[in-house]
Amino acid sequence: MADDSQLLPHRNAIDAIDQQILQLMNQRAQHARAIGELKGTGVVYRPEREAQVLQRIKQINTGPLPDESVARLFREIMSECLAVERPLTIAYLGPQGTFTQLAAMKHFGHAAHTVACPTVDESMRLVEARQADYVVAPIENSTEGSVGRTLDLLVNTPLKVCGEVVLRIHHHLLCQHNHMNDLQVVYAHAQALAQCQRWLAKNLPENVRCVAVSSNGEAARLASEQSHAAAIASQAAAEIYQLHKLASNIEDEPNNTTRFLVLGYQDTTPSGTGDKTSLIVSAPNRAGTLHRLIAPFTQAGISLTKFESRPSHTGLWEYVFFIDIEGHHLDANIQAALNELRDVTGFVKVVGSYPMAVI
Ligand SMILES: C=C(O[C@@H]1C=C(C(=O)O)C=C[C@H]1O)C(=O)O
Repeated sequence: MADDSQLLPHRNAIDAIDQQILQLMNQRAQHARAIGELKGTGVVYRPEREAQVLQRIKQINTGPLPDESVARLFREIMSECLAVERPLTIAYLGPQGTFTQLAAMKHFGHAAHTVACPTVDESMRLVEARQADYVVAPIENSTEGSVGRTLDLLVNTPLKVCGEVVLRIHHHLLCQHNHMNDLQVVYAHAQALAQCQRWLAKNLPENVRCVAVSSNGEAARLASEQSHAAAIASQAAAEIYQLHKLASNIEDEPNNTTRFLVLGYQDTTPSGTGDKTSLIVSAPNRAGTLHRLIAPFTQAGISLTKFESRPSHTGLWEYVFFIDIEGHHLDANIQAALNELRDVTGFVKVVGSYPMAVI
């Protein structure tokens, strides 16, 4: 083992570097404060600029720290700098410990103030009523597909999508005890039950019931109150509700990932780092409709990253289509495609253009 005299020169160097990092971070915060003063009462959070900063950091990084690590560090530095301008309030599906809260922290950093809401509806309403700045809402999971309720809420909300978050989802079986004896019920969000169904079928004793609740955070909260209950939830929930991990990583698909949208009263300008646009389109139920919806994008060489239909809730067997495309709605080719689309369909809503997730 190295003796302390060998470590000392490196530790002295680290102390000197830390002092420089500290000074530089505070200088950075002073610039952010000056920018905040110039913005006045306007919007302080600029997702396109944040995407540019993170993308650039990854590009100029020479290591040995990995690109993902430096991006995470700068994510937190930006979060603190933004809080110097004005701290943000982010509404999310709670209670504490949900994957939606983790997604909010991943996107806005830990200086943002998160507000737990009982439902996704309530979290959107809070922002619509301007009681919070932004909402983070789950939109689709790689194993289980779309979150129908969030899609439905997008149809009528006046909010715009201004960002996306992609989060790797690991589910754990959590309980007050470190064994399954006396286990009667497993609580989880319906999406989590579906993402773990093969594991549950194979490993749960036969008499144990699975009960869907409003969120995984709520499942963990219930398991912390009921001695015969377990929950499927995150590592964060295990820590918050002080539960034992009976089994780790019980999701059926090894790449189980959820995509979340960030919404607020804000249009985002093109980032230059790769943008996406989310659209909602309705069309009459006639032969050739699908073809006519897609043709303007195909002709303009615009790639579709999502195409999903949902009942329109206005007539039986009528649908609305949720379409994500690559590019910004201000791009000339997308404007042309949207104009063409408006000629063939009754309803086209641009729910927002936003930078693709960088971290
Ligand atoms: C400093 C600014 O405000 C915020 C903070 C940023 C940062 O710390 O780099 C970037 C974008 C904004 O969300 C800015 O608009 O440039």
